[in-house]
Order: sequence, then C-alpha cells, then structure tokens
Amino acid sequence: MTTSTRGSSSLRNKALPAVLVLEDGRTFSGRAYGAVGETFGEAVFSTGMTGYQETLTDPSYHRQVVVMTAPHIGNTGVNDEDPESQRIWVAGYVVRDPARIPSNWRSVRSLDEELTAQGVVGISGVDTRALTRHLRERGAMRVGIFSGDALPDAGTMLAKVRQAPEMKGADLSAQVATKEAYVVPAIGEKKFTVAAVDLGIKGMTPHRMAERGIEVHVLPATATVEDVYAVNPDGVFFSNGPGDPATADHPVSVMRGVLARKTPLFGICFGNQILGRALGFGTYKLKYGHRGINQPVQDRTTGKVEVTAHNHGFAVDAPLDKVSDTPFGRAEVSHVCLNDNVVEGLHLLDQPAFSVQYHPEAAAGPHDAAYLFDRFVSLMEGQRA
Ligand SMILES: NC(=O)CC[C@H](N)C(=O)O
Repeated sequence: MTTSTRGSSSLRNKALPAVLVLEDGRTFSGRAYGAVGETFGEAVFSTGMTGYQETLTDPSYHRQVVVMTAPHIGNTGVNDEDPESQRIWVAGYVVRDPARIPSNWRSVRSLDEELTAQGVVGISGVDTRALTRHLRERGAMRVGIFSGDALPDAGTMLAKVRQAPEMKGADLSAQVATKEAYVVPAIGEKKFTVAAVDLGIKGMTPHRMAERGIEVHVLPATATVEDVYAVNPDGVFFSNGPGDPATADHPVSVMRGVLARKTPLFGICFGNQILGRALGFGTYKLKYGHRGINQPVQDRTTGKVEVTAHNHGFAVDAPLDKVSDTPFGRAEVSHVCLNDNVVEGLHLLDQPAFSVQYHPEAAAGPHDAAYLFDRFVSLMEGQRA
C-alpha cells in the first residue's frame, strides 16, 4: 500500500543559494534542490512534460546534468513503480519551479527528498528557457552546479567545470551495466529466448519483450560472442546506454559476431549506434541532441510518422537516400527524425537485423513505436519457419 506525502515536501534547502556555471562562463543563480554540494557533467535539456522519474533513472544519463524545460517538476512526487533502474543516474538536475506539495495516489515521497536521499545535487529557480536557448545556440557543454552557504569564487568554479571530463570520447557502459547476468522471465507462455547485451539497459525494455513471450537473458556489457550463444538465443538485443559510441569497440565486435551468424538482431539507441558502426558507418556528436517524448520520426518503409521518446546526443552518419553495401549485405536508413533529418533507424535487407535510435519501450513516452518489438518477434518467427 502506498501512503501519500501530501505536504511533506521538505524544501528544507530553500534558503541555500546555488549557482550553475557553464564551461563558456555563463552562469545562472538559483536555490539548492536535492542534495547540497557540487556536481559536474554535460548540460543537456529534456523537453518531456512528464516522466521525470524515468528520466532520472535512465542509465543513459550517466554523467549528464539534465535541464527540464517543463517549468513545474515534482508534481506527482516519487513512486516505487516508475524507476527504470535501481538508482538515479543523472549527475545533476536543473528545474525552474519544484512542486511544493506533491500529489498522486502512488507517491511515497517528494522528489526533493528522493534527490537528497540519493545524493543528487540539483538547482531550482533557474530560468530554464534562457538556459535551453543558450544550449541550443552554443551546443551541449560541460556544467557545474554549486550549492551551500559558502560558494567558491567565480574563477574557482569555472576552473573546476573546465576540468570535468567531456562526453565526447567517454566510454561509460561498463560503469552502469549489470556485473552479473540475470533472467527476466517471459510473461505467460515462453516462445523465444533473447540474449540482451546490457550497455545501460532501461528496465522497461526487457519487460516489453517479456510481455511478448520472450525470456530475456540480460548479459553484462563485457559479454563475449560465446556468452551470447551460451544462452542459445533465438534473437540478440543491444541496449541503450551512456557515452560516446565511437568508444564502444567491444560491443561492435560482439555485434559483428552475431551478424556473421545471421541471428535475428534488434538494437535500441546506443544499440543503433553500435549497429551503425558494425556496418562500417561513422557516428558523430549532435550539437545539442534529442531528449524528450514528442519527437516526430518517419518510418521510411511505410511512410507513417510516429511520435517518439528520445534520449541521444550522438547519431549515425549513414546516407539517407541510397542503399549501402556493407560487410553484412545491403543496409538502409529505415527511420528519420522529421525535425532535423537525423538517422533514427537502420535495417539490413539481406538478413534479419534492425535498430532504432529512439525508444519504443516508451518509458516515459507515447506507444506509437511498440510495433518494433513485434517486428523483432516476427524476425525470430521467420528464422524458425
Ligand atoms: N539513450 C542512449 O542509448 C544514448 C546513446 C548515446 N550515449 C547518445 O548519447 O547518443
């Protein structure tokens, strides 16, 4: 049974000052939110109006300071059902106006209390519209949040921000992925076995497969081709995850081993970037990325437009209007973002493999892209027939 936290939001740090310092020297002042202290990461913005719990607990946000463009955050408090992993992964959290009284039947505590309990340093009272416009114009960049009674002087804060590691070149999957393999059982009758390589997997992804009769063997990021085939899989999945795909040489080589055996293959987000690299395409850093739950994507095979959830700062560099010859046969861009023509999906024409850059597991987000899990099931059925 859940208990309401009506009126129990502490906002105990309300009076403590906080400052956000971008690496180009621009600063925003506000108040401490969540834990008090200092934190560093890459400043990125999310336009999701709902789903802050799923955002905070998505391992792909490791080492990123997330700015919410929705002005009022924390309204529905924190529940025990919505997290996508065991902990909050964002390095810092930036909001305009935190809810003073969370209200929802599932809420067990306030977001301020949750951030504090997990040691996540945040800042509230920031002009998040101005900050987002700045990041759109200048691009994602390093940032620091400093809060407390005695803040360092401006020069010291800026120097610390500029010493923080960059996201370009960061190899982070092994830091967030499971260390031990585990199994998510099929819901109802078991029809297929899938080996899922965990590069920072969100909990909803194996759940969406389990709903379709798939027993999911989640394997550590360090899993080898032998580990993958040890579970005797009908299909192989490569997950979302943090960091720069250009560093992910190990999963790229494992994926090439899977493609060589023509096992049905599906990738999401980081998994799409790994497929791009396995096929010989490059990846590159977007200026400020796509993060939110209302991005329009076109499925180029059907012409249909989906409204989709995104969280990516890198993208695959593949030609949009031609079929490419790759070491694994012909490949094509299957999906594209209608805002900026960024590659949002790839598929192979000569073997059962595809991936998308966005989030069909929809946690949070619209369910338009759920058909992709069915497509993976069809590929596995096709392989058996
Ligand atoms: N959600 C993800 O898998 C993100 C992939 C990669 N880290 C990016 O930022 O593009």
